[in-house]
Amino acid sequence: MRKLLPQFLKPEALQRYIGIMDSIAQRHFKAGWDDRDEVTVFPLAKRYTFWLACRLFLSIEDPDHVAKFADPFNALASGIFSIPIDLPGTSFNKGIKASDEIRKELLAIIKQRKIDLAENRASPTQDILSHMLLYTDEDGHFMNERDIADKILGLLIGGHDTASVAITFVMKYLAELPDIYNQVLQEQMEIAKCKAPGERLNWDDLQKMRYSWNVASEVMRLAPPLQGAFREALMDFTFAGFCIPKGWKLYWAANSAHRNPEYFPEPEKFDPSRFDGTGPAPYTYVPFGGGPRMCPGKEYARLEILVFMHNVVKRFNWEKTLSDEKIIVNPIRMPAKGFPVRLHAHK
Ligand code: HEM
Repeated sequence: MRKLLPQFLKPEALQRYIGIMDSIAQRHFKAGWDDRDEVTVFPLAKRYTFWLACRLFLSIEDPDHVAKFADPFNALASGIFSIPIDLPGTSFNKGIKASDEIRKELLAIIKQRKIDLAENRASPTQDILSHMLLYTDEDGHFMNERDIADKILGLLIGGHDTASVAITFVMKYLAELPDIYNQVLQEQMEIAKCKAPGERLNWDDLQKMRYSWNVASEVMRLAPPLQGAFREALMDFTFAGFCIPKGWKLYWAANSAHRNPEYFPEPEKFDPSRFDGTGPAPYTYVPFGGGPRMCPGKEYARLEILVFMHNVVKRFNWEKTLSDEKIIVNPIRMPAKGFPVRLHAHK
């Protein structure tokens, strides 16, 4: 998984998907945002990232087919973060059943795609599934169907709540910081003005979204979607005067790393310019982790967040409807009520 995934998710492989992301974003806004006065951001952001994943990983576009995945998928996501008691009715048990259901569906899709590729009804570059099916290792071996199903499942899980939470917090900070919102709007409108009617975003447009990405990066510094992860000590070592024996499990925490005043002066201040130039020192900024197990979906997430930001600021500004909505961590950090906002469409 570690060796293979970056191949499918590296910038060169993802470039051709930007136009598709933009057209799905437009459909998403038409269906869930346009003509509404109020929306709740988190469930809508989840729907957007899930539509994208279904299309870009598997070429599933039919809303009924997407819904067929979405329900068991939510059960699976809850099952992953639950007490592991496998008895009927527990979240864990429902999660296992849901993963069996999704895997069965994925295997059916994989079999059909193999036939479609052989009969030239599917394209080798249409999505990540086609890439995986045609990939051979250095000995010329193809990946087996079960492996591919598990990899796609891993991608769907890895990208499910994380990017939706990042989008939700981007909207929250933009609602609270009108100056920052205005600068994002200006950058995005300059890109929008250069497009012909109906023309989709492309790779060059995304490269121009420097300020917007600095803003999203600063949002993920202050509100990292994942709090951290575990590592195992491979040898005895000493850290800050503590002896850590080989084999111990350690937890690295993004939240405290991101608030270290040595690397982030005035850590509570929202300052996107921290990401200008080469940005923070290595391993001080870790929303996507670091080292060999770093998130393979980082570039994919960057694209989907920027395409979302472009589409939302181009259409609206917004204000919070709850002034004191609590932030919960369970285990992903998110606004307790999903961040309801009042929308104001641009004239
Ligand atoms: C803002 C969005 C995202 C954030 C903040 C995020 C964050 C992370 C973090 C912190 C890890 C653990 C890294 C480590 O242990 O060093 C991780 C792992 C992972 N992420 Fe992401 N992720 C995001 C989006 C995505 C997306 C969109 C995908 C799929 C396309 C994805 C797929 C994965 C996978 C498969 C792993 C496991 C890698 C492994 O265990 O080796 N992530 N992510």
